[in-house]
Amino acid sequence: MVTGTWREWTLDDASAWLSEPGADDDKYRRGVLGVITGSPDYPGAAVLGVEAAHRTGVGMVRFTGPRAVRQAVLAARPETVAVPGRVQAWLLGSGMDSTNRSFRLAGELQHALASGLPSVLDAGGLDLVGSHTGPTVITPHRRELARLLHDRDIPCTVEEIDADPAAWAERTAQQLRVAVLLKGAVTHLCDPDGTRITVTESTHWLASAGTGDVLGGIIGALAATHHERLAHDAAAITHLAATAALIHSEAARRASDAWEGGPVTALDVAHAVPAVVGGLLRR
Ligand SMILES: NC(=O)C1=CN([C@@H]2O[C@H](COP(=O)(O)OP(=O)(O)OC[C@H]3O[C@@H](n4cnc5c(N)ncnc54)[C@H](O)[C@@H]3O)[C@@H](O)[C@H]2O)[C@@H](O)CC1
Ligand SMILES: Nc1ncnc2c1ncn2[C@@H]1O[C@H](COP(=O)(O)OP(=O)(O)O)[C@@H](O)[C@H]1O
Repeated sequence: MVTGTWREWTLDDASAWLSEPGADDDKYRRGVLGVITGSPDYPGAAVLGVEAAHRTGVGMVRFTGPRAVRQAVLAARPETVAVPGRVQAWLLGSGMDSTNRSFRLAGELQHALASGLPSVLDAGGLDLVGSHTGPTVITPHRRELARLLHDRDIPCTVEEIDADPAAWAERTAQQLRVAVLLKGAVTHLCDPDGTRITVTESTHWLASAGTGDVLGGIIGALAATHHERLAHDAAAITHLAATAALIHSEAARRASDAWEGGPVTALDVAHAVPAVVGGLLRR
């Protein structure tokens, strides 16, 4: 397959998409991220995404989920609001199993996707692409993308994606009419409008459980804080997702540097996010 030209997202690019809150801001004006993630099997995914969203800077995070997951999220981040209410962007699917979805959860996810608000669809929410109505980015890794395409009658194997991730990301964006962030050592982002961006990850220590859940939280926070822009410029979701991927990569670099280049955990990456955002704002 032949693809167009891809360009590497830079720190200056990312910096241009970030801004500090102003004197007129309050928590609602800055943006509220609604989060439907995690499950009794994977509560950690919800904790990690919520942690990362708070660390990226957002007006409020609303988390409504099963009681046990909610308790874990609130224990880690008591700032989180656990009652339903108005939101300006959604993070959906991390830590969920699409083959084991209750009637109630299916309804909540469909309601979120029908809202016309910006959405990040991850992991166990990927199968819902197509029912989105707002600016949406899907965030599969290679196995998830192969499964998604197979389920849409597009024959594809993990090996084929490994051989040409750029082409498969682009084909997915065109055929599913959605912005795509395909995770890997090089992350590929593209959309049906022809935007093509790479983020070369700073460290291979990122290949560990939960770092993708952290990335979802960072994208969600940027989508929420940019909800006004996204309301009239849906294509901005791709640039915001690229900015999030770069923040995530830089946070992993910082976290590893703190241990002399040693291993990082997903939570370490989330904890390093504020310093990265601060550095980008000072550029
Ligand atoms: N702390 C947490 O709660 C975490 C939750 N996670 C969630 O876990 C769910 C599954 O995500 P995955 O990324 O694992 O999904 P994958 O599609 O990569 O894998 C699905 C299953 O296939 C098996 N598998 C695939 N490749 C394998 C290999 N090379 N060796 C051994 N087993 C292999 C594993 O049993 C795995 O559970 C998602 O909902 C995700 O969000 C993960 O993000 C990891 C952290
Ligand atoms: N070999 C690698 N080198 C660098 N970064 C990687 C590598 N493999 C995966 N990553 C990055 O790590 C993260 C893993 O996300 P994901 O696979 O969703 O993990 P999880 O589901 O456990 O949260 C992504 O940001 C991806 O780009």
